[in-house]
This record gives sequence, structure tokens and C-alpha cells, in this order.
Amino acid sequence: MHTTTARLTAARIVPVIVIDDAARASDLAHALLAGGITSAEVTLRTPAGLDALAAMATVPGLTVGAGTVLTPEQVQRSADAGAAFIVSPGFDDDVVATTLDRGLAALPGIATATEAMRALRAGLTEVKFFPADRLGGLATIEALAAPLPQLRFMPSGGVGAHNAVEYLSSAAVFAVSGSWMVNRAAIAAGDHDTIRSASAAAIALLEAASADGAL
Ligand SMILES: O=C[C@H](O)COP(=O)(O)O
Ligand SMILES: CC(=O)C(=O)O
Repeated sequence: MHTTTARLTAARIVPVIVIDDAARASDLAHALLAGGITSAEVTLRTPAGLDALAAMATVPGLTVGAGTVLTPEQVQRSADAGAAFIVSPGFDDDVVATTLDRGLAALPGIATATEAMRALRAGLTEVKFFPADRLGGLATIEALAAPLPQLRFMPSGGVGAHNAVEYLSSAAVFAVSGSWMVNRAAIAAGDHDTIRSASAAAIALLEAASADGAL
């Protein structure tokens, strides 16, 4: 496992960020950390994404990667901005190859056994499973993991407080990702109290599940 993926495994929850103003990024990073979150995926869905990623990547204690990475050029720009990992909605051979060339952790999205096999052939042992809820959630992950036990999954899409612990209780799941604690409107409004408390609530959920022996 790549050392960055090991950090995401320890973090357990990876917030998926859509940010419209890079000037908010540093405060956002500190709000996440204050809530106990130690990783962040900054999506390239907005023009501000790359600058926000660069700002957040300088904050100590936060493992920051790029999301919605669709092309090798975006991998290069994300790497130059300080990304430690690259996430995509689907599997693209060139995006994965460029990510590995740059020494970053590659977390392409997969949705089928065919894509899972391509990920294994590319040398990956961790992938994103997207859109997790729509694809049948944990039952589908475990069905894929049965013949492919060397692969572990980060479900994303429809993950939230209602199902994060269920996903994380599976040996086939190394982390979950989602936007539920990083509401886009709260980011845009600079409402860092809301982000900090939603982050703290997400972490408290894991701590409670851990104390109960569920994790
Ligand atoms: O890749 C990530 C998804 O956009 C996150 O999905 P979500 O907003 O349902 O948490
Ligand atoms: C959805 C997704 O996988 C991404 O934005 O990277």
C-alpha cells in the first residue's frame, strides 16, 4: 500500500470538497483539522479547485489530494500543486499511469468487476467505489471483494452519517469519502463553525462505533 493510502486508511473519512473561492481554503483546512479530520479531497470541478488544493496542501497534518481528475494533464497540475493522491470518478489508464509516474497514490473509481480487474492489472490494491449507494452499497463491495480479496475499496457517493460505520466495519473497506461534512454553501459562506462541528460529529461517530466494538 502506498504510504499516502495508509494515511487515508488511518484517517478513515475523506471529505470531498467543492470550493468556489480559493481564499476560503486555508480556513477550511483548519476547520477540518479542528473537527478531527486529517485528509481532504479537493475536486477540480471548479476553477478554484487547484489553487484551493495548493493552499490546503501546505497545512501541516492534513493529507490533501485532488478529486474529479479526468486527464493526465490534470494529474500533472495537481501533483505540481502538492496533491498526495489522485481520485477520479472512473478508471482511466493514462490518468492512473501518470499518477503512478509522479509517485502519488492513485484512487480511480471503479463500478464493475471488469474495472476492478483493470485496477489490479495496473498494480493497484485500493480503489474508489463510485457511486457507492446507487451501485448497491456494501453488499456489492463484498460481492466484488469475494473473488478479488487483494483489492480494498473507498466507497463514495451517498455515504453519510447513516451508513459510514456500516461501510467501515467491512474488511473490504479502507476508508469512506463524501461531502456530508463539507457542505458547499457552508464553504462558500465561510461558515467554518458548521464545517468544524459537522467534522467533529463524523469523527465522534467513528469513536463511538470503535468504543462499541463495531470498528
Ligand atoms: O466523489 C464523490 C462524490 O461526489 C461524493 O458524493 P456525495 O456528495 O454523495 O458525498
Ligand atoms: C466523483 C468522483 O469520483 C470524483 O469527483 O473524483
